[in-house]
Amino acid sequence: MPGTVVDAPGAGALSGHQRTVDWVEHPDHPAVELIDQTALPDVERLLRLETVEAVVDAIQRLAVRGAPAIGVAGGLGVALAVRTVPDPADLDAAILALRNARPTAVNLARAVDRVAGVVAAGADAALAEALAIRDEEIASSDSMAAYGIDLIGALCGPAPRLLTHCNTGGLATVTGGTALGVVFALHRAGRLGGVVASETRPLLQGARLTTWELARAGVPFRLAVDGAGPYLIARGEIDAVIIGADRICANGDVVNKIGSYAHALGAARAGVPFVVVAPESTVDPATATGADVEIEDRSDAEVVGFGAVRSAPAGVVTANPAFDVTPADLVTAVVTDRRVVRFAAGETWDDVPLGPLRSLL
Ligand SMILES: CSC[C@@H](O)[C@@H](O)C(=O)COP(=O)(O)O
Repeated sequence: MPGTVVDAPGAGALSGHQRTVDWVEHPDHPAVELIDQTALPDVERLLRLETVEAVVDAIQRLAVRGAPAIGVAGGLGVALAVRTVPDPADLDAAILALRNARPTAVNLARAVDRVAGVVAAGADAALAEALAIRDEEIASSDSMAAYGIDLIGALCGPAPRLLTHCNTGGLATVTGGTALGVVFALHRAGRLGGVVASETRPLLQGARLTTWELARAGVPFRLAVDGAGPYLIARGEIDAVIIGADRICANGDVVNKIGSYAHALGAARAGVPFVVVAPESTVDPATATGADVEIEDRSDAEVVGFGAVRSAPAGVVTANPAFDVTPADLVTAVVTDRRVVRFAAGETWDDVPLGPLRSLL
C-alpha cells in the first residue's frame, strides 16, 4: 500500500514545502500527506495516503520517520481511520496497527492513544486532537532551538563545532527539528563553528537526509562515516555531540538511533559534552530505564547492502538493532521544549519543573 505520489518528483520539487507530514482535506478523500523520505535526497516527492494501511506501511518503510514525525503521522492516521473505517471492530484493529507500526519511539503509541481517546466524540474531535499534536510539535521545535542555543553557548562558547547523528531536522519532526533545529538556530545567529553529520548506517538518515536539510538551509557541513565520529572527537575537532531521542526514560537513559552510544562513549572519553534534544512528547516517565524499552530489530536486507546493491555475501546473517541505549551517566544534559535537565550535574526530571515554551522568532 505505497500511497499515491502527488507531486511531480525531482530535485527541487519540494522547494517551499514546509511540513514533513500533514492532513489534506478533499471532500471525498481526506488523507495524510507526507514527504517521501525513502526517495531523498535525489527525488523530492509527496505521498498521499488515503488508507490506514498506507499510513502503517509508510511508518514501517521509514517513508516518514523520526520520533515526533511518526507520532504526528500516527495521530493523523487515527483521524483518517475514523473517517474511513466504519466497522467498530475494524476501527479498533486499525488503531492498534498504527500503534504497533514501530515499537521504540514513545511518540507513536502516545499520539495514537491520545487521538484514540477522543474517537468516541466523533471524527471532528479526532481530527482536532491530531492537528493539535501536529501544532504542538511545530511549537516544540522552536522552543527546543531557543533552549538549545543557550545551553550550547554556555557549554561550548561562541562558535561550537558540533557532531550530530541520524536525522533530527524538520524531516524528523514537522518543521524545525530537535538537535538539528539547534544547529540551524546557531547558524542563523552566526554562532556555528561547524557541523559534522554522521552517515548513520544502515539506512543513511545522516548521509541522505541531514545533508539534504543542511544544504537546503545553506549550512556548511562535513559528512563522516559513523566509525569516524569518536576519533574526530578524540582529535579535538568536535566541541559537543548533539543528538535527538526516540524515548528518554525516567532515569535519563536515552534511546536513539544505533550509533548514538558509541558517540557518547567517545564524547565521555574526550570530556566533550553529549547533549540530547527532544520534546517532552519523547520523555517517558513510565519507563524506568533503557533496559525496559523494546528496541526495534530490522531486516537483514538493510545491512547486507545499500539499496539494491549487495555488499555482503549472499545469505549472511545480520544483527540489526535500529536503536541503542545511552546510559544517563554519559548524558551531559537533555534539552526539551520546556526545560534543560543537566544529568551530568546530578539533576533529575524532578529537580527541573516544566518551564514555558520559548521562541527565537
Ligand atoms: C527527532 S529525531 C530523534 C530520533 O527520532 C532520531 O534520532 C532517530 O533515531 C530516528 O530513527 P528512525 O529509525 O529514522 O525513525
